[in-house]
Amino acid sequence: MASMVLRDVVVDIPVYNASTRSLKNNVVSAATGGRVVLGGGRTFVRAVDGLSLELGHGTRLALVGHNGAGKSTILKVMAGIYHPTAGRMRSEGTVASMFDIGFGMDEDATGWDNIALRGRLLGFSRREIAKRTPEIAETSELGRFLDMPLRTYSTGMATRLAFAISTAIDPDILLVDEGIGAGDAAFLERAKQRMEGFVGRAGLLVVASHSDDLLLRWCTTGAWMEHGRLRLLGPIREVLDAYHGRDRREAAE
Ligand SMILES: Nc1ncnc2c1ncn2[C@@H]1O[C@H](COP(=O)(O)OP(=O)(O)OP(=O)(O)O)[C@@H](O)[C@H]1O
Repeated sequence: MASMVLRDVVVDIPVYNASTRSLKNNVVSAATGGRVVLGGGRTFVRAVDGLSLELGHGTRLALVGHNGAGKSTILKVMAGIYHPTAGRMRSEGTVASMFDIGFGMDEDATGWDNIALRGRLLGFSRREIAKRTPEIAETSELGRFLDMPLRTYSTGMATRLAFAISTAIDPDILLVDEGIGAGDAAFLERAKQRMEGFVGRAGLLVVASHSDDLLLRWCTTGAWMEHGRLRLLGPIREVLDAYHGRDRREAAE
């Protein structure tokens, strides 16, 4: 069973070469981004500010909010890539993230070798990799290019391979950041179908996106983030309405 608990999570990201003078002028006025904090001769962005969430099996959560609201940072905490500066994150179940799909791939290795390499990183046994390799190869549609080193692939080709490998597992917890950019139109259509199945099988899903269509299709609950803080948690439709209602009010002011 998948579950995830965040308690008072704070993520501060230090900034080493910011102009302190201009930052001081921007601290209060910025409409986007996390809160810029100046203190003790240090400058940092408080990307997540005291977030608590309890997500049980079956949760399909959408993270919504303005640019820099903290959505991607939260996903990185959930994936274990970032450690909270304060607070705690605990999760149960295997986690797969769809925002670092090219991570762990080797430019000098062939497509086949990269399937094995990335498969190992995703936690597959050698036997599982061997079982899934034909399906991964077929999804990638790379044909003879799988015999060639990754450095000879175009960006879209490398993304196809990474996508085919990443969606070959069935994780308990799936974390998705929007815009996986899988390449040309025909592949995108097939990628969409494969992604739907992948999303449907996950026990717990968290998606960060600016696309209402996507969020309404995949998610049931919404979390509206603002300057790193949770502003509203509730049914997805209500959260999107409240979020856009605020946008409209701000535009009218
Ligand atoms: N590597 C970094 N160095 C400094 N600040 C960072 C870094 N990564 C994120 N931030 C800051 O953390 C805050 C939250 O960023 P994050 O990427 O989580 O926002 P987001 O909600 O995903 O935004 P978007 O919708 O634009 O993708 C922003 O103010 C951003 O400037």
